Amino acid sequence: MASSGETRRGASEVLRVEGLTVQYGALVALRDVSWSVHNDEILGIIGPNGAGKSSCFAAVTNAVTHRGRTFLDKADVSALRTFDLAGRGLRRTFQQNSFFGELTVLQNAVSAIFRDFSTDLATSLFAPWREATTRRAAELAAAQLLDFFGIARQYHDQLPGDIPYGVQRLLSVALAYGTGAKVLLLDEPAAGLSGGDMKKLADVLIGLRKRNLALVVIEHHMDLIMSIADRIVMIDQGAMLATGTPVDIQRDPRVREAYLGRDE
Ligand SMILES: Nc1ncnc2c1ncn2[C@@H]1O[C@H](COP(=O)(O)OP(=O)(O)OP(=O)(O)O)[C@@H](O)[C@H]1O
Repeated sequence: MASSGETRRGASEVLRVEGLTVQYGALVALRDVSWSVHNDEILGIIGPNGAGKSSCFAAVTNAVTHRGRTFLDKADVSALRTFDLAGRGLRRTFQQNSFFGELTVLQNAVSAIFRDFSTDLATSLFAPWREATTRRAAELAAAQLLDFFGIARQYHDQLPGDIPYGVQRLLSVALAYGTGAKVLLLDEPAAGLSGGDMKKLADVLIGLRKRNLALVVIEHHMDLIMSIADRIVMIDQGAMLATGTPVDIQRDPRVREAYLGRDE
């Protein structure tokens, strides 16, 4: 793990966004926001409700009309579709859990793996014998994926709606990760979690960072984000208000003011 502010050997910039601006009709939800994230790094994005954090992810993944540019591994990917960005390893989760409710946890993980190897799947449709082999390999890989995310075997054959909420949150991150990602954008992964579940999530995110991933995490749980993030970007009313290490951010009077309300 790279500690805050430390110069990290071998780290390279994976994702950079420049001047992201999102407008919904007359409302400017995000204004000229720029940041970057390296591999082996967790960047936290914080800000009050309605600050523009989710709009920032929507712009990065080209899921909303916006201005500004996105660079993935130094290549300008601003014009790529969301699906193609995911194919290049830029993936996101949403505030709400998203899985196939009628498939088991393991089947959901298999789907994520097939999604990532969609070309192989298309080929396999024309060769049933190969399909069986591919499916067995995918089931094995899916079980390993779930293991890595700490999702116990007892849950693999259950429907996602029947497993504990904390495990559902981990499943959402696991499915976004699939066969691997370069950058994961996580929108409030700890929403609704507390205590032990939050600790498990923190351990998973730290484990992903150790796998050389770049993580960008929107989070309202300050204890969590301040303890795992290497750097923080604070957004308020659509604009970047402050950026720095968790220690810098916690000391910044503008951040306190934005959260606690402005004194009249
Ligand atoms: N599709 C949309 N159409 C119109 N306005 C929107 C849309 N999505 C978001 N907004 C508005 O844009 C602003 C920023 O919203 P956004 O969801 O990006 O904020 P946020 O920081 O993620 O908030 P929260 O922490 O509550 O999730 C808010 O005023 C919101 O009401």
